[in-house]
Amino acid sequence: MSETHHLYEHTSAKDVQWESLSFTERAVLCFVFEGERVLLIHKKRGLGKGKINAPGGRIEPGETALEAAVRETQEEVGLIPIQPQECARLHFLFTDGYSLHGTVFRAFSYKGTLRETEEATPLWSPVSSIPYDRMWEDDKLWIPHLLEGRYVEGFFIFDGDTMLDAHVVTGTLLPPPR
Ligand SMILES: COc1nc(N)nc2c1ncn2[C@H]1C[C@H](O)[C@@H](COP(=O)(O)OP(=O)(O)OP(=O)(O)O)O1
Repeated sequence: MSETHHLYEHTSAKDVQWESLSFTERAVLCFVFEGERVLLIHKKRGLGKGKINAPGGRIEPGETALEAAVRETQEEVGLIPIQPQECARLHFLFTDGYSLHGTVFRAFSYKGTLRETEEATPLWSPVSSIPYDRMWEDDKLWIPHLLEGRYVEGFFIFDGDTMLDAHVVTGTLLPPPR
């Protein structure tokens, strides 16, 4: 175990200077809704392998977060979300010093055909029974706000898969889908 392994173990999420953090990676998540269902994936590789999450992944150089959300959703499950709308920002700090900034989008229509890929197995989950027990620990703290249509910001400290502390701030109601 490295000397820095427990760097942030006793730090509160409220005490981190998030605005001055130079994030190791920037990533996106995209929640596609169809009626009372939301599209999730069983992630087969990468960070969070084995967990249920929304489609998403790292932003590539020269790409906007919106472009990444559309590309990652198409690459992972074959669907192209139409007019995704930003609905959350997530900030993760891991005790080994790794940090991740996430921009979250929602979309209410899509093109394309759903398919399984090497990265993910897609599943439609009823909005009323999202499988939080199979997801990252932070998800149950902010996804309910997203489902209510509120912009949300989350600040989380993790040690591996274990969430040590969290701070969630809700914002304004987002305009309803057109
Ligand atoms: C720590 O808590 C997390 N919670 C949630 N909800 N989502 C998370 C968390 N940590 C990471 N993520 C998400 C953010 C990104 O969408 C992915 C990262 O995936 P990965 O590093 O595998 O990125 P890809 O671009 O998909 O990588 P490859 O295509 O090279 O496999 O996880």
